[in-house]
Amino acid sequence: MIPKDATTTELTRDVAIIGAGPSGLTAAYRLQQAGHTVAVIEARERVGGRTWSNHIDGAFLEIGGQWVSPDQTALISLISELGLKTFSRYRDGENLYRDPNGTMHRYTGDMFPANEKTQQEMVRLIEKLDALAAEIGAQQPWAHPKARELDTISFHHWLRTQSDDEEACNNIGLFIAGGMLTKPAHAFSALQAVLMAASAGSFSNLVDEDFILDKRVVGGMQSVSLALAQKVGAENIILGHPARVLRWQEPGEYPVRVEAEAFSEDGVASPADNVIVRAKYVVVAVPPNLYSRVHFVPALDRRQHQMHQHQSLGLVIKVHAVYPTPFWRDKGLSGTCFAANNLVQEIYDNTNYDPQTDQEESRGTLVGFVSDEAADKMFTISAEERKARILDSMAQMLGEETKNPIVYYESDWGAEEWTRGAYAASYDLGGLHRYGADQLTPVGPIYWSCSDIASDGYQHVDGAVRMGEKTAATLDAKLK
Ligand SMILES: Cc1cc2nc3c(=O)[nH]c(=O)nc-3n(C[C@H](O)[C@H](O)[C@H](O)COP(=O)(O)OP(=O)(O)OC[C@H]3O[C@@H](n4cnc5c(N)ncnc54)[C@H](O)[C@@H]3O)c2cc1C
Repeated sequence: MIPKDATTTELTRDVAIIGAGPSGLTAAYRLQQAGHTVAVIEARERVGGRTWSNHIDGAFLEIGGQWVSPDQTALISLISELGLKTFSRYRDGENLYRDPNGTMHRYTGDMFPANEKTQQEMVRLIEKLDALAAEIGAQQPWAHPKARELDTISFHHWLRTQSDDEEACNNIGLFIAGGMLTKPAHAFSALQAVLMAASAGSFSNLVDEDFILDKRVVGGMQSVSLALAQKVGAENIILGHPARVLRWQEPGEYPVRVEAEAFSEDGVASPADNVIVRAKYVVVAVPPNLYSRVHFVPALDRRQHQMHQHQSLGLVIKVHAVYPTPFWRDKGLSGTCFAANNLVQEIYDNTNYDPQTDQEESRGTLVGFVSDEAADKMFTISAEERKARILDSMAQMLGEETKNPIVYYESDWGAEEWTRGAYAASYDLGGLHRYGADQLTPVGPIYWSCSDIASDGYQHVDGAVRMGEKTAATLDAKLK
């Protein structure tokens, strides 16, 4: 127990919310709109969680989540409600595909220019996955009659039961493995892949980068959380205070007592500034891999303890490289590159829209991704060597100029104590059908809310918003 001394602040609210990411802040805002009082407790000294924009060496970078797709209607409505604007990703010109032999191909449209047989196989696999996503859906994939069968085979092996074309399997695998769950395709099940596809509307939507990476928020995705925080009010948001203890069976009208420690991100504890929030309900709006960082009193039950150990975040390095101009456009290239066998498997033009001048920045920005096992290897070498290897890999696709950015930065969410990976959590092999039905079950006054347990918008900011709204609606009904 965190000792209560003379200066510890004690707040009493209808709902305590742990985590000031998009999910926790959406829940807080909707609850307030419904007339309830809230306090949001956040470990970091900023809001936004896995969405975070910052200026690095003079360049504006979206270090975390950024893209919005047309199916993400909860997020799109919220953006407009908050008075924020979006802009389209640059997509003129030809894309590049590097085949397994290292040969570069220019192409347009959403089908990689592989040989005819591989293309046919890819189309067949996409149709198969679209059909499964439509049949199983994102709401209760664990309840489908095929759930166990699909959840006990890895996506890697499932693809190879469907096709003997290795290039087609690797290309299709990329969209879910490196591209979304950021785990090797042997580490998660075919059912988890189907959930990923269904949550985005279809597998075809994931394959179509013009759909899934459609728009960005002017000023960065973190603006959504910053705007929500402004609505909720600074007096109701406690930054730099990890929730350490959650008591949920206290006597009286307020069964919840959250004890939050004043503990800065650089490791300085200020015990005199500890905060205690007493509440009727609590929303735990942090990814499931962090639930066990909180000491629950009394302890959660066996099922919860087991379930949380089967959900883990993937790992990806989001690489930002800024150049004096978007030089690739002069070559008629969009900046979009795919190479399933490369260190950097995906690259996109990530040039910013400047809200001050209301036009695109003159500097060009590329963003690339190094996923799962390749990311593991990169973190065993020095920062200089890693940068050289990553830029080499990008230059293999976009040319020598790529090797000389004026700003270079790697988003490393695996090293962030209050996230521990990217982009979001997924179950290990067999976990989704075994535990999925219980992932949203409240425990007494404790409710769970984050993108990692969303159905529509799963793994995305949209899912975080949907979960925040759903949890707020449930608690509003209970509080009335
Ligand atoms: C590199 C990267 C790229 C991404 N790209 C996209 C994209 O392009 N589009 C998209 O839609 N999504 C993207 N995502 C995913 C998206 O950012 C997340 O799905 C979303 O931010 C999840 O929101 P959340 O509120 O559920 O959780 P989070 O954003 O993780 O917020 C949880 C909050 O809880 C806090 N917290 C944790 N433990 C405690 C504790 N004990 N006490 C108090 N506070 C605590 C954390 O500090 C954090 O602020 C990306 C993510 C990353 C990392």
